[in-house]
Amino acid sequence: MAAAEEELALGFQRRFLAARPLRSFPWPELEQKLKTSSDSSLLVDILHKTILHPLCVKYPSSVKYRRGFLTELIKKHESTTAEPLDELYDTLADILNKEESTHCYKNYLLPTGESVTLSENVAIISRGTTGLVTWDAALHLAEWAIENSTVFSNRTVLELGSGIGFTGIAISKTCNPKAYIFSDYHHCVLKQLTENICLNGFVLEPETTNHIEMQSQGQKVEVMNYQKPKLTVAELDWGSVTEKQLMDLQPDVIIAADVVYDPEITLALIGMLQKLSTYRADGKPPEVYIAFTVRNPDTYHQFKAELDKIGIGWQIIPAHRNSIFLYDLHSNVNGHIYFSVQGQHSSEELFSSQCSIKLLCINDCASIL
Ligand SMILES: C[S@@+](CC[C@H](N)C(=O)[O-])C[C@H]1O[C@@H](n2cnc3c(N)ncnc32)[C@H](O)[C@@H]1O
Repeated sequence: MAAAEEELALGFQRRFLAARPLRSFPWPELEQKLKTSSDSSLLVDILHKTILHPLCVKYPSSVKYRRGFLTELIKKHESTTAEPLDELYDTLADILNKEESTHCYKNYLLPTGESVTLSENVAIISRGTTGLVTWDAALHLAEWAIENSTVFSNRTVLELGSGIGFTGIAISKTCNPKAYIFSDYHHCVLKQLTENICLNGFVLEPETTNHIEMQSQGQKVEVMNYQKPKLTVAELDWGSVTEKQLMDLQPDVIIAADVVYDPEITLALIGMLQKLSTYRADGKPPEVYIAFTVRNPDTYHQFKAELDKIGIGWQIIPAHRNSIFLYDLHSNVNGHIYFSVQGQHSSEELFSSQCSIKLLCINDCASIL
């Protein structure tokens, strides 16, 4: 197969395994190639790199997604003069026999050749939480982390509002952190998060960890401590975090994705960042990186205003390439933003060290600022 066709098939593979929206696939390029080719080898190759790929066979995307993709592929085939391709119809028949489920898998390919496999909910909001799916900001943040891995290398990273774990698992597999603390406050999310961490080869071995800590307001479960990075899952509610929990954390770097979407939540998050800076044993504030999608400019402006009010500065960090996880830059109202907060307060004891805040804009955020 020609290199261009191989590249096109790999483009389908990367998007399909991660269940990216079907409209984001390079369909026009495929149509073009099919017009000029006399056989169906490209379509067969795409079928084997997607629905019949061993990762998808073991960890399948939703029935609806596979059916939609295959229907589109068959349409493309039928628009050519090539002989009918039994394998396409057999695969469709097989999928039509499958039952829909509330859960599906997504397989995100990493540049290292590894993958992150997640069990996700098919609905974007379920069980009263937004935390059971992976949001585009999580993909943004992971991609930025992979391109800036020195920020995480050999450091203790705390993730706030981890959801089901994509960013942290990707960072743990690619950026060599010393320790990674996933956290969230929703019980269903914490359960799914723990399962996903284990699904990705991080083994839950309570008997070897001798560190399962229960607290009245929070629960911290050590997932593994026999290999690097040391991964933990912490139950952490920004609104009711205890002094003891904060003292235990001591992160060098704090990250969060898609946690700025509701003014009330935002205030709790800022309070948490303030406290985390205060509780550093060495007095040095942690670096903070937050990725988010600006859905409502008012929420975004309010977030910055609240930061300004308490003396946490902020700064935009330039956009990075979007070539690994291929998130959709145009699916949301205004785009995606990353920013980094290194907190301090100019006069109070809260933040006695240097203040420097950075915002990382992925999309056209100049218009929002
Ligand atoms: C939109 S989801 C983002 C999940 C994940 N970071 C991602 O981008 O895919 C927001 C997450 O923040 C968590 N969250 C919201 N409020 C929280 C709070 N007060 N304390 C801890 N976590 C919170 C939710 O449980 C949810 O998992």
